[in-house]
Amino acid sequence: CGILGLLLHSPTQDAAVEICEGLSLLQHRGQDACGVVTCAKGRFYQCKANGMVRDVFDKKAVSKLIGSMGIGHVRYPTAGSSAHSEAQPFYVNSPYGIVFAHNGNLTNTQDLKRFLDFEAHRHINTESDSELLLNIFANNLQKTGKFRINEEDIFTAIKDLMIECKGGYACVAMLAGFGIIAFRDPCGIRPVGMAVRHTNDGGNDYLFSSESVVADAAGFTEWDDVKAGEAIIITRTSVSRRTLVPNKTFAPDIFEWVYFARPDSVLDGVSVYRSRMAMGDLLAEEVRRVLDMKNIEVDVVIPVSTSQRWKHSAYSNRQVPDTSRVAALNLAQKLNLPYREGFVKNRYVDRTFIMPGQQMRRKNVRRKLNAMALEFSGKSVLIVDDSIVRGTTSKEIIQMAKDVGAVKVIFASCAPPIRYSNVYGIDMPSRNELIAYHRNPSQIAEALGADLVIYQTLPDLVRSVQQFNPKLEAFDCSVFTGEYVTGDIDEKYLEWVEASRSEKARLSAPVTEPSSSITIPRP
Ligand SMILES: O=S(=O)(O)CCN1CCN(CCS(=O)(=O)O)CC1
Repeated sequence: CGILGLLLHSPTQDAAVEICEGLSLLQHRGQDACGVVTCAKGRFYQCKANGMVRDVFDKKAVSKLIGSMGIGHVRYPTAGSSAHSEAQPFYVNSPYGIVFAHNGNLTNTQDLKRFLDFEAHRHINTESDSELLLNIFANNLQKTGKFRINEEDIFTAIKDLMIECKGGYACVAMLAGFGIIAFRDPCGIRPVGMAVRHTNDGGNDYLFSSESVVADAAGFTEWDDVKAGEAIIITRTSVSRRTLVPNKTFAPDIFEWVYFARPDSVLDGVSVYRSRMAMGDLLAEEVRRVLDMKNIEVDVVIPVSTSQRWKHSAYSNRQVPDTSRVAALNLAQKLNLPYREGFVKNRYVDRTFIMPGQQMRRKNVRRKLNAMALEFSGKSVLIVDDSIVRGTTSKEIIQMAKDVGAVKVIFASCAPPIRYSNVYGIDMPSRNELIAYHRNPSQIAEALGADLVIYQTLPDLVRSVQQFNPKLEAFDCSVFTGEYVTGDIDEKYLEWVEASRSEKARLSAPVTEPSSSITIPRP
């Protein structure tokens, strides 16, 4: 998911148009639903629905969203269902009127639900963990019992939330008539940052966003990441920020750089684009090592860009420089091999990877991509993609290459083998649907129909990001290692994740999470 917050200096200016423009630049982070809430004179104005930003927010819808501050969200289906009720931002009237948008996933939702029900008597109406987060925040704010609150009360409420809520979360919130707030989980797993725009009457507009690209496009500067465990409160008259819980391990999710974020964004001081070039450089060394060892020749390097995540984003009118292209070009240059765009993307076909069921996904790949015999026939080709997850798309792509005459197909992945569930907000299938689960690279090659599969090593993947900001000491690499940085994930929880994510479950009602032994620590 993508989150956004905007507070304009001039109270007479409306923020909605810029919030919608910003959301369209975050469209790649969620195409399932989107929503905006603005605030004018203490009242909220809301519009949210399933669909793409450009479809939900037509002129009429935007014109009703008055007010000079607001928040926005684009949603991407994780554990919850994709019904209307899941669209964000969420709203609670008490205390003070709060709206809230969240990117990430909580890993102790069962405990939180029970706490909110039995102790806080707050009814939760959806399966979304974002609604839980909001109600924990509201419940903590309620404890002040004050008629009007200040920054201190908000910091205290968020600090307690960070102790009670486990998992990955980047959030923006807005308090009616007060201001906007952003905060990031104690491990900093999901991204969010802020930027400022100096107005010509000497004031400042402020922006919160999942990615810096929104700031660049809207003329904001001084982009600065919200730190792990930090909260930032912006009102019309003040900006206050504070790290609320001791920095456990700052471990941003490395998948943001592998393919989730936009190449033109900078996350935690690292250009996504530069890191993908480095992934290509480092993967080239691994490819060279393996090809020499197996005495295999390669004639040409060909990238794959299978996803249509970019179709409705600002890139749609030109080729998206997505991971596989950026990395493949560097890899080809490093190996002194020709780089060819042998797969042509049909821009006007629905998104494959969100299609329900494998069959649709399989068939759909061929409608989306076409392999030009010119570049494959009679050749030993090295195909590069950002990662291999289920293997369904990759298998079809390899078959297409063979159908147009490739004599040898080597498949290279910019990411290591994915063997574990992602529990922090990037939607991965359950473990047994991951092609690398219980398989070694040669078994994976066989399953994909490739002559050889070459993976980026984990140290090289980490290096491709860390080299640009040595202050980043750790990343969430749980999908590769099974080590979950929040330290509270056990086998029981992973089984629940599988149950709620397996193909059949995805198409039916959500599954309730097992109650874990953890009880909410009384703050
Ligand atoms: O950045 S983009 O969104 O354009 C590409 C996203 N990327 C494409 C490749 N798939 C794995 C396909 S498969 O190996 O599971 O078949 C992971 C996601």
